[in-house]
Amino acid sequence: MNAPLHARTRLADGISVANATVTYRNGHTALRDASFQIPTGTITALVGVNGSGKSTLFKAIMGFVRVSRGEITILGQPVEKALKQNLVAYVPQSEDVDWNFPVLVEDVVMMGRYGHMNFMRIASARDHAAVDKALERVGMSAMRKRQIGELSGGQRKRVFLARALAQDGRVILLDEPFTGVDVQTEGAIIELLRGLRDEGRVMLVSTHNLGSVPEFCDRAVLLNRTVLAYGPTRETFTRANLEKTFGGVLRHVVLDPAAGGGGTIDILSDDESPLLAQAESAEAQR
Ligand SMILES: Nc1ncnc2c1ncn2[C@@H]1O[C@H](COP(=O)(O)OP(=O)(O)OP(=O)(O)O)[C@@H](O)[C@H]1O
Repeated sequence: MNAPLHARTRLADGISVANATVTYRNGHTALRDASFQIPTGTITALVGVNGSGKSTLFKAIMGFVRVSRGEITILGQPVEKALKQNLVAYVPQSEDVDWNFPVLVEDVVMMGRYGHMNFMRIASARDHAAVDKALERVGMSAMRKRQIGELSGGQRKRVFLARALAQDGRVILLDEPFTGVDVQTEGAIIELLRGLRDEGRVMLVSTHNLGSVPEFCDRAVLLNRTVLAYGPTRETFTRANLEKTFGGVLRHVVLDPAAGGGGTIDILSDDESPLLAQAESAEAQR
């Protein structure tokens, strides 16, 4: 029988990436010498411009692409071993899913159990129970018999989150989970991630919603073909680091203090949810 989750993860590291380099077959090096560590029981944001290597990093952690140099370990184990043990669950970007594929919500969630089944893929009572629980946790039980193509953007995200929950992954990678979802769904997803953090899991979340990062991410990894900064969000998510990461792509708006009457508010924006930098500058002045 498996040990409780917290007992199994407590001693091992979360995700450790050491000098990882990924070069695609066409010779393009998407990641060079990338290094960072994430402990268990944390939510880490992965931010960077389009093409900075976020998806490549996810693929490397999932073993879909090999690192040509360096090393990645998951809960203290090499990627291949971690994958065999179903330690890593992945919530894909919506664009990476064929929504016309005729499959029911509950069948997508059951896919999370495949790694726990034998080669015949016959679901046990335990598999069914895990699917029921996962659907309930994301509030999608009532829609379990619906085709995935019939769902809204937010509902689709919930279904893939449920798949990750059914898998019971200790490490959960989320590729832009807030794109195309309303504020209420974003809040529900954040609440769910907080619950998973409290269970001792590790979450790495790629996002362009800079504004929500300080709200729910303990840590951040700033990427631009290598790791430019990583660590606690408070120390990492500074204007200087963000400007280095996003360069000209980052829009920097300073609201007129006279108009609001409440002092300067800086808005750093990578287009979606902007980061209000007022608190940071006030703190820096102390
Ligand atoms: N299979 C591939 N073969 C060759 N080059 C690739 C491949 N996949 C990605 N790349 C290139 O590697 C770089 C990083 O791509 P990646 O998809 O990791 O970026 P990203 O940060 O996830 O971008 P986005 O925010 O747009 O999702 C890009 O220049 C991309 O064109």
